[in-house]
Amino acid sequence: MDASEEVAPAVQSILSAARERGGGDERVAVDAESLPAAFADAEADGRVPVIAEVKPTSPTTEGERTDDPVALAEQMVEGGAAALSVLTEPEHFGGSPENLTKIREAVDVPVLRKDFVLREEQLDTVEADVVLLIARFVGDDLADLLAAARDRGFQVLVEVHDRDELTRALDAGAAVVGVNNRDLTKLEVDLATFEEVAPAVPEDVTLIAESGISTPDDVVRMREAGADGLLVGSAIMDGSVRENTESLTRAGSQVEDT
Ligand SMILES: O=C(O)c1ccccc1NCC(=O)[C@H](O)[C@H](O)COP(=O)(O)O
Repeated sequence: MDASEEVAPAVQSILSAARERGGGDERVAVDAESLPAAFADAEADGRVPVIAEVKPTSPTTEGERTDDPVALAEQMVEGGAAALSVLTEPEHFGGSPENLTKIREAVDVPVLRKDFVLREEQLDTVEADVVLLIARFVGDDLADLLAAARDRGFQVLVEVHDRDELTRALDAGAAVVGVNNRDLTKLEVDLATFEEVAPAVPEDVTLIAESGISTPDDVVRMREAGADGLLVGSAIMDGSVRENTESLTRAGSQVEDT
């Protein structure tokens, strides 16, 4: 699928860079930590299942966070994150596969590789517990890439933005679906996106709300709309990572406690 003409210039640039990137020299074989089990553990512990994202920068972020990514990841886990997402995209997000490897060695929660994978060999860049496939960008290759990722042992988060993409994800066999509240045509965020798509997601699919979740109220809103888990980057990376994570993983508990 050539989506380059339909998306924001920053995303066109991200896709051009992704097309140029190669893959690993050898096929990876992953022994993955279960994401649904990590969500269940968080719930049992009274925490909202949050995937906290190590996101040094992005096209919509001012500046770059240059702290040690492993230290940031450990603070996220201390703050109650059920899982982590680690940017491996270098040109626009300041990430790297090396960051992911070091973080995965240091923590005991599942780690999602956040990147713009377009071709099978790019799955072999680095081991992770979960890999992201963006329905819009992989187009008709979604089912083949999903199978190729599972053959390597990855769990797969299939990202969608509307009900048509959700249908394609489900037809391809997605078991974990993320609804991205960020519209990649304009880079605008609207939490109503999740509320529109979520009712069409079957019960047995693990459903994740992605992007634009900033406050405990946003967490409660996404949970009420059906999110099993939340993927949060910017709001956690801005300031004290441990405190920010804690305030989101504890969202709603004050209401329940009273
Ligand atoms: O975050 C961006 O600026 C961005 C720009 C262009 C394409 C993708 C982008 N983000 C990818 C993501 O999926 C987010 O990092 C993730 O959902 C967390 O979002 P947020 O909590 O809003 O940082």
